[in-house]
This record gives sequence, C-alpha cells and structure tokens, in this order.
Amino acid sequence: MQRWRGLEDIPEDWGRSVVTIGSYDGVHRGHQLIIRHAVERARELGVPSVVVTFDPHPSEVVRPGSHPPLLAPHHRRAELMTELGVDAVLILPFTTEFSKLSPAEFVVKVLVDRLHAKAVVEGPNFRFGHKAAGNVEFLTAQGKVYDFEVEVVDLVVRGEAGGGEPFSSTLTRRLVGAGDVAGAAEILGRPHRVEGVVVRGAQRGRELGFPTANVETLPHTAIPADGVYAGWLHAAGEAMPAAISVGTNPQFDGTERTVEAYAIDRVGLDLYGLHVAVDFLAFVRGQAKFDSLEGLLEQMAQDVKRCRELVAAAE
Ligand SMILES: Cc1cc2nc3c(=O)[nH]c(=O)nc-3n(C[C@H](O)[C@H](O)[C@H](O)COP(=O)(O)O)c2cc1C
Ligand SMILES: Nc1ncnc2c1ncn2[C@@H]1O[C@H](COP(=O)(O)OP(=O)(O)O)[C@@H](O)[C@H]1O
Repeated sequence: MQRWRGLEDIPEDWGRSVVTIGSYDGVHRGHQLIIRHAVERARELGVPSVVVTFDPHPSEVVRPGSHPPLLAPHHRRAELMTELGVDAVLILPFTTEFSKLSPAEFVVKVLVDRLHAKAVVEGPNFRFGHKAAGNVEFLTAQGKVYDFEVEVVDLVVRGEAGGGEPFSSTLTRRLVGAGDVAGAAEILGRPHRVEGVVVRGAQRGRELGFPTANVETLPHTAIPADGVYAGWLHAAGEAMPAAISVGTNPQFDGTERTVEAYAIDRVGLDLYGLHVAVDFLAFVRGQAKFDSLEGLLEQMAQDVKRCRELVAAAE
C-alpha cells in the first residue's frame, strides 16, 4: 500500500481512483463497511482505492485543545486499511489554511485535480469543507459536474441493548473511557489497542511477583478507565495473555497514571525499550487500595487467574 503525507506526494501520473474520505479513527466496523465498499467498487471499475484522512484530527484545528483521544495511531489505521485491501492512504495535514477550503474548493483541489475520482464512497453523515458545510447531497451534485459517482453506505447500528446508536468513534471513545472495553471491541471488531515503548517504572513489580511492562503511550491515546483488565501483551512478534493494570498505583500513593501489563506465567522476559502493544479484552475490576500489601497480592493472584480464564475463553 502507498502512503502519502500530503497532496504533493501523489504520483504525477496517478490515474482515476475510488476515494473515501474521513477521520476513520479506530477503523471500526462501520468504517470497515464503507472502506470495503470502496475497495470493491474500485475493483469493479478496475482502478485503485484511496482513503483520504487527516492529521491532526480536524477538531484540534477548529477548536484548539479539543483533540479527541485516539483509538488508533495513523500507522495502525494504515495497517488495518491494508488488511481491507486499500491501495493508498493520503494523510492530509489539517492546517488552519486547509480547514478554510470551502466544500467546492475541497472537491476540486483533492478529489478532481489530484485523485481524479471516478467514485466517492461515504456514510450518510459525512461532512466536509469549511465549517463542515459540505454533505453527501452537495457531493453528489458536484459529482454530476466533475464526472464522479457518489455512493452512500448505511451506518452500522448497535443492537437493541445498545439503544440503536450508530457505531462511531465517539461512542467507542466513550466506552473505552468508561472501562467498557468489551463494548468497544464489539464496535471495533477487535480489542482496543494501546501501544508504545516499554519504560522503567518503580521496579517494584518483580518484588511483588508480578513484573509489569510499563508502556509509554503515544500522545492523545484513548486509555481505558483506571482498573484491571484481561488481554494480551504483544511483544517481539508474540501475543502473550496478560493481566493489565491502568491507574496511579493507589496502593503506593502513586500520582503518575500508567498502563502496565504482566505477561501471565512468563519469566525472564526483558522488554525494556521494545515497542509493544496491549490489547484490552475485558474489564476485571477497578483500582483499589488495600489495608495491607498482602491484601493487594492476594487480589492480584486472583486477578491473574481470572485473566487467564478470560483470555483462554476468547482464544
Ligand atoms: C493484575 C494487577 C492488578 C493490580 N491492581 C492494583 C491495585 O488494585 N492497586 C494498586 O495500587 N496497584 C495495582 N496494580 C499495580 C501494581 O501496584 C504495580 O504493578 C506495581 O506497583 C509495580 O509497579 P512498577 O511496574 O512501576 O514496578 C496491579 C497490577 C496488576 C498486574
Ligand atoms: N512476565 C512478565 N511480564 C511483563 N514484564 C516482564 C515479565 N517478566 C519480566 N519482565 C520484565 O520486567 C520488567 C518489569 O519489571 P518491574 O519490576 O515491574 O519493573 P518496572 O517498574 O521497571 O516496570 C518489564 O519491563 C520486562 O522487561
């Protein structure tokens, strides 16, 4: 797959293509449906498929300081899009200047002049251009002028239990923030992942009998609510069942919020400096401060047992 970091990266001789535009944070199941549709349409038309996305998230530029927590960094989104069969991803730097392009200017500058769109695939709630003034009706009308078709793919809606709310990055962020990682996984179609480099912590874990890899997360990462979770620690090409702790270590009056993972039953690992990923399968309990260290250790042993069972049931 090709990755372009701006309009100028698109090859001069780039022919016609099928395009879909969006933030696509998390590449959740609703996104997947739209992207798959674009890939299929591209194959039918015999042209490549392109996803156009933005960096930073548009809301940061429109309202500084409002960058939402991210469900997936760009390299992860690109990985997921490659799995869906996308041929190229264009990551447009979302500058103030760019945010001022009118919907009509956006169509000409991006879709017509550079990507030579033959078809554009979007969800019904797609908005674009200055003040998000452009919608699918406008896009469809522009398509008639510039010779591209516009296809609208239905939103995926959460089951009755979820109140029929459409799948969205906002809903997924809310679930992650509330610790409902199982709910988030239902929308994402896979567990929510947090990644980063393993850094040194208080070096206490090994003494407790549960060494934990402390993950230095990337800026704006969507981190689940404080608590203990079952999941996996991915390191050096291996997915290891893990008991994960998110929080400030209240038992030790800590103040820094960390994401740390104990790879269950694994001894002698050396993960410092490695880029690792932590996948959140299920919430186990909230963080607690026990009367004694023994209280914490007993609870941790139970947590590990529960995590082992939850992961085994999911594998
Ligand atoms: C399964 C599990 C459960 C945990 N539960 C708690 C807890 O309830 N309260 C707490 O303060 N810390 C909890 N922790 C975090 C430990 O306090 C932390 O891993 C330990 O202090 C080691 O820190 P270090 O990696 O910085 O050395 C938990 C860790 C794990 C792996
Ligand atoms: N089973 C394991 N799970 C996670 N990390 C492990 C494991 N075994 C050894 N380690 C190593 O031990 C380190 C964690 O030990 P710990 O005493 O908690 O130190 P720190 O406070 O620096 O995280 C990890 O970063 C990793 O390199």
